Amino acid sequence: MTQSLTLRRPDDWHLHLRDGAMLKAVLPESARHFARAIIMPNLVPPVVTSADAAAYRDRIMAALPEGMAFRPLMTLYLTEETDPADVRAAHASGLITAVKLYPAGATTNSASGVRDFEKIRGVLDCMAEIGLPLCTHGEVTAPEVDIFDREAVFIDKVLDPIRRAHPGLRVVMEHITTSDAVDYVTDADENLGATITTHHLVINRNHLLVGGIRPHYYCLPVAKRATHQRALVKAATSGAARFFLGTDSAPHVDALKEHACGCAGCFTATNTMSVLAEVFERENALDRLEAFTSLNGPAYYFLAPNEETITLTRGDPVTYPAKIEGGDGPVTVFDPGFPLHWRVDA
Ligand SMILES: NC(=O)N[C@@H](CC(=O)O)C(=O)O
Ligand SMILES: [Zn+2]
Ligand SMILES: [Zn+2]
Repeated sequence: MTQSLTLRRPDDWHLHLRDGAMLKAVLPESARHFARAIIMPNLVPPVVTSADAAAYRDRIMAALPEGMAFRPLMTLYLTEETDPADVRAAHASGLITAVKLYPAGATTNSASGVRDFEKIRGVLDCMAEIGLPLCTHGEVTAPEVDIFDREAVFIDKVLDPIRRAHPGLRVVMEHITTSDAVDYVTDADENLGATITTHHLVINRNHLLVGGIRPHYYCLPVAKRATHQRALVKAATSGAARFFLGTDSAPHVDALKEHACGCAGCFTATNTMSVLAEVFERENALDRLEAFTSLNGPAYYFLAPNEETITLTRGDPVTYPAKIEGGDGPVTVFDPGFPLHWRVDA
């Protein structure tokens, strides 16, 4: 059995770093293992303009501890008022790597997102022309659509029409949770990619709801039934080029998770690489872990993979803190529910 595994340094293609004290607390958890990350713009207020993105990038770099290397790949939060000229300039200067689409009301801090998709056609035309990817939170918000169906309906009713109306538009379906999404990406051309989170490979809706509600497993899109989880594990461990890691590590303080109306998000930055190694080992796919964490993402974004490497070593169960201090209170680290044997060497 393999006891040691060396990979190109991984990147995280979907990450929430927040701001202020929380940013300071969670940034080292990602920078310890990841070289780069696509930084989600759903702050309060959101990162809407290129000026917002430049200022946020500077705050991230200022929060990075001495001696740690990390490159934030910035995104703009798409609104109905987004100016195509600002997007074009932010892309041309290298400031942004993607634009993020939140349907209004779909998830945490999405109130400024898009209600009328007609209003973003000009920006999408511009993005198709310049090859700038659109990252999507792929859920419809219509109240009559069941929460477990919101991703599949989004594909049919929103995403597929957008892709047909804007041929050549590069789209990343973020944090996919269904076999419908796996199939849609698999059947599409190379302009469509998808990120898969660590936690959606590990939990299904039973983990969330059986034997008591587990608020730390509540995220959006919500975990689906086990057959969908299997499809995600199959896609991630297949090595297929258009599936790559986006942890969606999304810290909320415990007081807001363990609440009558708890926030959505799983905080996985701390132990993601150990959890993924365990998942890939169980699938006899350790030889494809590097593709998922370190090669497929850069290839989709037309970036070179990292030159540096990390090494994981198999041994006695790994210990990691159950919580980290988030500044305004503790943040619970994702508990995969099984022992982890792969340690990332310092
Ligand atoms: N995934 C989540 O459940 N939460 C994310 C928002 C998002 O990525 O949809 C957050 O910002 O907390
Ligand atoms: Zn989302
Ligand atoms: Zn997210």
